[in-house]
Amino acid sequence: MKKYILIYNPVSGDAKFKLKLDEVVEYLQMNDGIVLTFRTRYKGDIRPFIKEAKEFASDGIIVSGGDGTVHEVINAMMTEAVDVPLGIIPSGTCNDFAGYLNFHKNIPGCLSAVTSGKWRMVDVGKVNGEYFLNVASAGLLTSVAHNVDTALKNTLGRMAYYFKGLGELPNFQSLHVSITADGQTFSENILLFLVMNSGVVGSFPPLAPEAKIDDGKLDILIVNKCSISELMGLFISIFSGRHTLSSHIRHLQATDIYIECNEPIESDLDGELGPPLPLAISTVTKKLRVFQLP
Ligand SMILES: Nc1ncnc2c1ncn2[C@@H]1O[C@H](COP(=O)(O)OP(=O)(O)OP(=O)(O)O)[C@@H](O)[C@H]1O
Repeated sequence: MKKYILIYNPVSGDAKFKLKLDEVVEYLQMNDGIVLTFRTRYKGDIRPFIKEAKEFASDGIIVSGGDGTVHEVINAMMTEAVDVPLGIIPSGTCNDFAGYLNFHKNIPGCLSAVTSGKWRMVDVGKVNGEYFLNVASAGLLTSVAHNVDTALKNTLGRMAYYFKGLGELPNFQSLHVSITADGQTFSENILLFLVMNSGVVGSFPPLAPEAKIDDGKLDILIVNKCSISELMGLFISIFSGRHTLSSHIRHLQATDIYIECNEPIESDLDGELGPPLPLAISTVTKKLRVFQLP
């Protein structure tokens, strides 16, 4: 019999995953598994649980939530040196990392990856001592995910992010940043930057189509200062995949990145509030095991 841990966030996305717990337990039992369940209650309660649960000696940790909950789980696993494969049942608002791996809101589909026992190694990003799985960012629109009210997210879903983002546009001032990527330094006036592992952010089509989660590199996308109408044009070009050709975009790949800004700004890691700049970012190559769809 295999032993699994299930960590679920009861308020992620439309807050309906909790109604499907019986389906999860039944699926695992039917496939020779038993599960220890943890319901998150507040930010920061996953790490103490993962520490306590070490003696359960699980064969895998399954997380149900959005990118923020997955973020907290992988940070707890890294910090507590828990090296078991991770399964994901997306139940958040965007679920960017899960979507990249083709995990959708289909419980038997996601659990079939877990019970197949097959996993792959993926890279993890590290920033100022904290880890991220999908994206580290700062600037325009990047604080939207961690500033939107939970009740609004539960009812409006992604639209809550988009409405909040639109409200930021008129008053946003550009940022003067200095970025060093694998030894190459440049200073620019920017609207935002994204340092991505999977290249999928905000439920948009891939922002860095060539990004891979196991290539040892992070993809940096910088949006330089431009007008609101030019920015709107950029958003539209994302849907045809032509945004990287724009003169307002700089795209590069690197393994070690240092980003500083002449004013105090906060970062966002996987949709959660991250450390303030400066950021020292690096790739931890093939650090995490993730259950793979058969
Ligand atoms: N019981 C709880 N009540 C309120 N907030 C919680 C609870 N458990 C966890 N949280 C908070 O939920 C946030 C994570 O939400 P999560 O990212 O999983 O969902 P989401 O924001 O809907 O999805 P996504 O990040 O994919 O857009 C974290 O900030 C965490 O602290």
